[in-house]
Amino acid sequence: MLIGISDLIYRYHKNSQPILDIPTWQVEAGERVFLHGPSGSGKTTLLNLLAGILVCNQKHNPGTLEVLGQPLHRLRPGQRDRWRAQHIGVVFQQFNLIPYLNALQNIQLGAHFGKGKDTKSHSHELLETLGINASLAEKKCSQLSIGQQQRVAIARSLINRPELLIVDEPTSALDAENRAAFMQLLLRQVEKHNTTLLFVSHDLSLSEGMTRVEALSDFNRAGARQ
Ligand SMILES: Nc1ncnc2c1ncn2[C@@H]1O[C@H](COP(=O)(O)OP(=O)(O)OP(=O)(O)O)[C@@H](O)[C@H]1O
Repeated sequence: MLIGISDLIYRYHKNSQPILDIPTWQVEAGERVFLHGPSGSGKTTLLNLLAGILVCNQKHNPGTLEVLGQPLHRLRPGQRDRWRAQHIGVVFQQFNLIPYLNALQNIQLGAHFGKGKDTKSHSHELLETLGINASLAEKKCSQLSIGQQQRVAIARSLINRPELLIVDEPTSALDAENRAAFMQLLLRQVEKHNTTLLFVSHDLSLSEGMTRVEALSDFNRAGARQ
């Protein structure tokens, strides 16, 4: 099992209503899961917990959340950041690229925190596969188009060959044609490396090619109360 959740309750403040109340949820290795739900239903919160960006304080937010068998709350913050860099790739809604660094430098920065294996040739290869040629790779990211920045963000998320790739709706700024091209590139990469994918969006038209399509409210009891 790649992701295992049981009896997870998450609230941002100790006296507030839970955003997530998940009795059980699992993802097996190799699945490509498309998770949808309305704005504000807790999708990003769940992704941040799975990436160890948010953690469950066991006193107020009990339950178990394991990725690759590792309960993330048991790691100290620095250990968690290293663990994430080695096992999980994340593409954020806003990409989070460093604007004054070029594509290659952004990717190398991601590689620095990871497993550190033959990253230079792998960076070039990934960028090439994702349609970023050598001259584009040397431009500052702030000078790239949104579609190009998105491809750099995918390359960065894959540089450490993560077992799990988490993608948080990064297509909203794109037109339909570019959205479809982005999805094709993404799926080709995860299939090639047999990466488990968790893709979150409200746009169900992006779910083609996924192995499981699920609404957060199907397994989140807090969603039923909202
Ligand atoms: N840091 C925070 N502190 C307190 N409440 C928060 C925080 N971040 C999010 N929330 C609240 O948690 C709920 C779920 O937010 P979340 O961002 O997880 O939803 P979402 O489904 O990803 O929405 P969207 O599709 O609009 O991105 C919302 O009601 C939001 O206001």
